[in-house]
Amino acid sequence: MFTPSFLNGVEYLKISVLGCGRWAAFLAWYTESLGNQVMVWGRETSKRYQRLQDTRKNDFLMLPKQVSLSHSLDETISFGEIVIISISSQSLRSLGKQLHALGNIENKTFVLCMKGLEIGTGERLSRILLEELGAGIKVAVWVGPGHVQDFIKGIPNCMVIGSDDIAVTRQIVDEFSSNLIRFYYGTDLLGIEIGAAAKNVVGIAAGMLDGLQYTSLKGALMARGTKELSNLIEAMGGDPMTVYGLSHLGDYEATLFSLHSNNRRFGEDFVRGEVSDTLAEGVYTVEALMDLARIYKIELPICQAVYNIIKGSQDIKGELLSLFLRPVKAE
Ligand SMILES: NC(=O)C1=CN([C@@H]2O[C@H](COP(=O)(O)OP(=O)(O)OC[C@H]3O[C@@H](n4cnc5c(N)ncnc54)[C@H](OP(=O)(O)O)[C@@H]3O)[C@@H](O)[C@H]2O)C=CC1
Ligand SMILES: O=C(CO)COP(=O)(O)O
Repeated sequence: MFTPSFLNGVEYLKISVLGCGRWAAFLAWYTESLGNQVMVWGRETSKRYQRLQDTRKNDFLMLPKQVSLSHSLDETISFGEIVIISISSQSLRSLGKQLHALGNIENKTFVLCMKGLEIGTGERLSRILLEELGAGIKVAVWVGPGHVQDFIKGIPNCMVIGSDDIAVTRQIVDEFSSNLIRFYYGTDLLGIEIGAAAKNVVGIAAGMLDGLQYTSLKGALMARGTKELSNLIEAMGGDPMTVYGLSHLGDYEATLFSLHSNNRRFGEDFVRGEVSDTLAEGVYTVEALMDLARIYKIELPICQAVYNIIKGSQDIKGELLSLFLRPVKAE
């Protein structure tokens, strides 16, 4: 396995990783390989946690023995000065409530490594954490393209860190930059979070095109997907150009084309009548995007088509093709 090396030479840190799935385990592996002390939390009943504890392995990597594992949230939250969270997005609010009840969250920096929006509110993940933990906490998001399968082979990528506080953004970028991951400073947190979540919905659409053998329409999907999300971000008060950066367009290869993408695979399996059993965040995000479309009175045709199909439209091909055969209009 490749060993990344640290770029900046700042002091080593204690890091808590909340979550023990595909991405959380990678984040533990990665941050430990930069020389930090890392503790991973998983629920005691979690099969993923039990496997890591028994074998230190998952389907993708082996955790070094220096990474400690705990099923005590209290112990893990007390451990780190930086708290990385990577769980399924719809569960963030309940985890936030647990953390608030435990206390001991002052002076910590929270880094959300997840891509989603809350069903029912359309709320962004950083705002959910602030709502649950209090406005005084420091919170950043770490998103952009990257699959564990590529990283552990030493294939580098570029990612983005965003926060409402540039000092926090800079701190995280400095701590985690390496020859494996080059980070960019994100300045539009709203645009980054909406874009990162919504790329999974476009990924599902891409998988559906693959499943129908309409892969050549992915170019049009990319052009129209970015435009539709750019309109939404602008309506919400963000920068319409942010979707063209790493959080959204920059993640299209990893999601619309990569065989490693859970969201792309979900779409492909869905149109073939098969069920994929891995977490495809876009399935939930698309519902939240429908909430945002209503609130901001904006059309999201691609997201709407994915929503209709997942909710049982009988005309899958018609829903998708109608996106690209709409009346002629200026691009
Ligand atoms: N490039 C990037 O930035 C990438 C980002 N991601 C993002 O990371 C996030 C996690 O994805 P991934 O690791 O693939 O998903 P997995 O399904 O592999 O892991 C999800 C984890 O969430 C945990 N979880 C679910 N509900 C709760 C809860 N109520 N309380 C505590 N833990 C909970 C699960 O715990 P349990 O084991 O107990 O079920 C599991 O460990 C997603 O938002 C995804 O979009 C993923 C890959 C790459
Ligand atoms: O975010 C990711 C790649 O950047 C992971 O995408 P999937 O969840 O679709 O596998």
